[in-house]
Amino acid sequence: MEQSLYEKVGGEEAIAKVVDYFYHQLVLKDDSVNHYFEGTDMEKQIRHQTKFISFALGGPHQYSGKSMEKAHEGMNIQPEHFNAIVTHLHDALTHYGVSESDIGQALEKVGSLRDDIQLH
Ligand code: HEM
Repeated sequence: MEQSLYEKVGGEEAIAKVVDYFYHQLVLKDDSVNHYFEGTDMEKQIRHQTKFISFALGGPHQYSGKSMEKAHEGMNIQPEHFNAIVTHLHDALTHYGVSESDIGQALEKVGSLRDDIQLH
């Protein structure tokens, strides 16, 4: 059987590192999107995002946070913010040595959630 992306990337432990780097080194340093996270508990955010992305990549379903729609309700997220976040995720995966074709597959899955987040 073919390995899931989740397994290929190295499971939840590896994904937790990617997500930590994604927020601390990329998202929170990007002035075009960091204001969205001013009131956010980042420890909780990283925990939830790790579970969520693990599931999106074919790992076990342990995510029990809010739906994408509810989590981003009323935030007035524009397409350029969504694109910035996806680019940061791409760069975080590159940083940890994930191949460009695996990244392409992962981002396709994450990108398919675009319509669940109300963009303005
Ligand atoms: C790539 C698509 C995205 C995915 C998969 C995603 C996923 C998530 C998840 C799983 C949560 C946690 C919900 C919870 O704690 O129950 C969350 C919360 C949040 N997301 Fe996203 N998100 C995405 C795009 C964005 C974008 C584009 C922005 C804004 C630039 C954003 C801003 C936020 C903020 C500020 C919170 C935290 C809200 C709070 O403080 O409780 N997200 N997101």
